[in-house]
Amino acid sequence: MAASDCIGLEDLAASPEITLVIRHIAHVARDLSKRIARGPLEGHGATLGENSDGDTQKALDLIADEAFAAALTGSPVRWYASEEREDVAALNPAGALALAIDPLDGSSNIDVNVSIGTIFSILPAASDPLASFLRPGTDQLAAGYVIYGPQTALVLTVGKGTSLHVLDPETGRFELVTAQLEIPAASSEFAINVSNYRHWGAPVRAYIDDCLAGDTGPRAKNFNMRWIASLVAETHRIVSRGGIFLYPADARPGYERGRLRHVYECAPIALLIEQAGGAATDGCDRILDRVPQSLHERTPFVFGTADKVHRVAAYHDLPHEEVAALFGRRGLFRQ
Ligand SMILES: O=P(O)(O)OC[C@H]1O[C@](O)(COP(=O)(O)O)[C@@H](O)[C@@H]1O
Ligand SMILES: [Mg+2]
Ligand SMILES: [Mg+2]
Repeated sequence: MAASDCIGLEDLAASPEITLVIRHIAHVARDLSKRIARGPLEGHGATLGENSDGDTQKALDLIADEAFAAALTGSPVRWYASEEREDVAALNPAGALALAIDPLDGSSNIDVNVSIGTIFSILPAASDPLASFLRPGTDQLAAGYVIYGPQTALVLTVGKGTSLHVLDPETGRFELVTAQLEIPAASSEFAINVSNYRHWGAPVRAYIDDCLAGDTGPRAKNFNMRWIASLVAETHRIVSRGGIFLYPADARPGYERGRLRHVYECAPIALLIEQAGGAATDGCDRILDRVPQSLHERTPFVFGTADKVHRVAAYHDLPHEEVAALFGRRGLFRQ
């Protein structure tokens, strides 16, 4: 099947160049989902080495990166930036677009048959490769992720809402399921890697303490916790049923700015989340307003239902005595 047939994007109202790039991504994702579904039969879970950021690289990380770069060569993508490559690659000197991609997100989950994904961001190409990516997330022309789970789905925005397309394995086509996703407001779920509790700063500890205190604490209600360690899977849960995700900065060496990468993880997820009615910050400030200084730069990341995300920011503004207070005594958020 040709790339042009694997997803119908006629109603997207995007430029022909952007539509073409999304079709190429969907086409590669469709093939990748088959390889991922074969799991150990493909033998791609093996660890190969480390990428420029010191993260473990699996065979499938590199296969995915090469498949996306190959499919987009000669497309309107001029510059290609990937988690798996230290530098920006030049794909087409005449292209008007720049693509940033995490070809396989959550790849530590490949071996254990848990959902993984692909995250991408489409920007206008500048003449300088780095300048194409080191700009605010509000400059993104489109963003999306593919989740490879029980279903393979593409969640997409071109800045006019966020849509959900599910791959029909029978036909090999992504079909539109929801034209406008709305993050549900009512959810009591939070997602954070609590094993890092002792390394967090006081505001994040205070926020999580108050969630854990449940109906005996200042929030006066019980919460549920999730942690899949796969950003795409966490995002998909939040766009489906609400809640909040936090990967804050912490005191471990190398985690001074959290773990997740701004350009090809946080900026595209932030755009998708805002376009679905949610909010995304670095704990305090809006992610989409940040201008990254380098391609693989990390940022603390908090996103989800807007009022929850704004509440986290409010904990950062609390006076020291309030943040440091035992949860039972913290008065400001008592309901
Ligand atoms: O192992 P930790 O510290 O909980 O981090 C998990 C996070 O790291 C990631 O796996 C990073 O993505 P990659 O797998 O692309 O490096 C996220 O998907 C996930 O949210
Ligand atoms: Mg990732
Ligand atoms: Mg990755």
